[in-house]
Amino acid sequence: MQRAATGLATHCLALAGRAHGLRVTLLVGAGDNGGDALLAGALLARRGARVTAVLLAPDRAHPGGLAALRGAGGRLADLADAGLDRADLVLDGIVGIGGRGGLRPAAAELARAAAAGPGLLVAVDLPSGVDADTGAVDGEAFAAQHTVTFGTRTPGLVVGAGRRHTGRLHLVDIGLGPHLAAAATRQLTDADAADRIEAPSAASDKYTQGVVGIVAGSATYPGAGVLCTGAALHTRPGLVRYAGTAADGVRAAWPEAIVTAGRPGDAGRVQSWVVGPGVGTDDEARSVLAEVLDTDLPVVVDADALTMLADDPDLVRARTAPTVLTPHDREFARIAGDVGPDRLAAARRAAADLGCTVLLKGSATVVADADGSAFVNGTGTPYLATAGTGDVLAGVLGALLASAAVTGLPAVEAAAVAAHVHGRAGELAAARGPLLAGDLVRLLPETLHRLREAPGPHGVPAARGPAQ
Ligand SMILES: NC(=O)C1=CN([C@@H]2O[C@H](COP(=O)(O)OP(=O)(O)OC[C@H]3O[C@@H](n4cnc5c(N)ncnc54)[C@H](OP(=O)(O)O)[C@@H]3O)[C@@H](O)[C@H]2O)[C@@H](O)CC1
Ligand SMILES: Nc1ncnc2c1ncn2[C@@H]1O[C@H](COP(=O)(O)OP(=O)(O)O)[C@@H](O)[C@H]1O
Ligand SMILES: [K+]
Repeated sequence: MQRAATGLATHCLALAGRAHGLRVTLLVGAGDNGGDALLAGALLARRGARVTAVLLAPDRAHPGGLAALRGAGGRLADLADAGLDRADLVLDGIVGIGGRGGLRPAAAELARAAAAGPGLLVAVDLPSGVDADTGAVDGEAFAAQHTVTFGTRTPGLVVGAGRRHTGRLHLVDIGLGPHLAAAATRQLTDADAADRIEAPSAASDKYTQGVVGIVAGSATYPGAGVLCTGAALHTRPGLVRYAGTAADGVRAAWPEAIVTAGRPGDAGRVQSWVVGPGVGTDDEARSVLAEVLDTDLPVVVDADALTMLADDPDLVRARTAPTVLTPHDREFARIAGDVGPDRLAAARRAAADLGCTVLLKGSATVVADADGSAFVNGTGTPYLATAGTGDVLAGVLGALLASAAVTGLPAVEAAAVAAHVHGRAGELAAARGPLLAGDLVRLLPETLHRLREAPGPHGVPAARGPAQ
């Protein structure tokens, strides 16, 4: 705890810019989260801050933390005299990962008063009121501008409403080890993603890295075909085939692709299919979807294909090859009912029901497999909320699934890697302002290069160029 408190105090000092004369209010619950706040408050008081602690459960406040604060000259105050209207800094130690259910009334009132006051709002470990496992907020929660968290990123900090209450996230290493990696829900690092993207070797040819087939776009929406095919090409499997009614546009944009205006069966052999972006939902589109799902190959089902699937979900239940569904919230609602506040549970539920991998898109994308294993994506930018970026994601994922058919990477991991890469491409594209979906396509090779250069667990790049 001392390590956590020291890290917390150090971050507070950096955020506030000074300690001397700083007016700090600690909101303290009865658990260790309150203890962390008290210990950090004591450290700030020793540096000259004027620290006031408000105890929600005075009889049960962390004894060591209380003694430390008193010893450092901090004072206690009633709820009514919390000083939130004049604090420079508010530390939320009401409740951390031990919280259950919505904030209780007294705690909710403090959270509200803190938000109305002038102080910088810093949550200890997790904004109080946010469910650590799911990010769901039942009622009110502390609206942190910064969250200093210990050891690892709990899913609740990066997904659902929790993400909006977390503000900027600061990680303090307290030597817990990667406990997310051991839990059922994981988050990939750059090195994890790079490890899962096979580079071509001296023995490779264009067929041995996985060939992806794209069924996307139409006369009405040719752009979806162009973006999806471009994304697959730039993720660099050996070969990309295209079959569909946007053939002319795709051919003109990407001479590297092998294009047919016919049906999927006319395209030639592939190791994975992407079906859906911009294909429409007419009878022809339905029959093409059925043809693709009838293969024994991995399939990404996106966009219009999801809408059509809603009418006949047994089409995917019957499959034995990997199927990855990539809905946003409205598409999800069509196939599996409302997402609700617990996005991970919703994705897991749909995955188990349909026997698929579900990649639920959003500001924090989650990926769940039928067996309950899940990933929370940690990359991306709100600038990705622009038309066509989903088509790009589908193309990246199709390419990764085609190579997964060769390398044996599980579909759920391919989906998590695709979301990670897509988010990093978005961050790169948005570095200089708003992005267009086409920017992502162009920046995919640079994104992949950067991932491969990212430090791995031992400080060396995760992957060093093509294997020899
Ligand atoms: N784990 C580790 O390795 C490390 C953990 N560390 C720290 O410990 C924290 C976890 O501590 P914890 O387990 O003591 O639980 P915690 O979050 O303080 O909650 C318990 C208190 O909350 C209350 N409460 C519950 N629900 C509530 C609600 N809805 N609304 C209002 N109150 C509610 C509950 O009340 P009760 O139900 O008992 O009346 C009880 O008072 C963790 O987040 C991190 O800061 C670090 O120091 C480093 C290593
Ligand atoms: N606010 C946001 N922050 C981060 N990423 C977002 C946000 N909104 C959308 N995205 C991402 O942008 C993409 C949008 O996909 P989608 O809705 O299918 O768009 P389209 O159908 O126009 O291609 C998804 O990858 C999604 O996760
Ligand atoms: K907290």
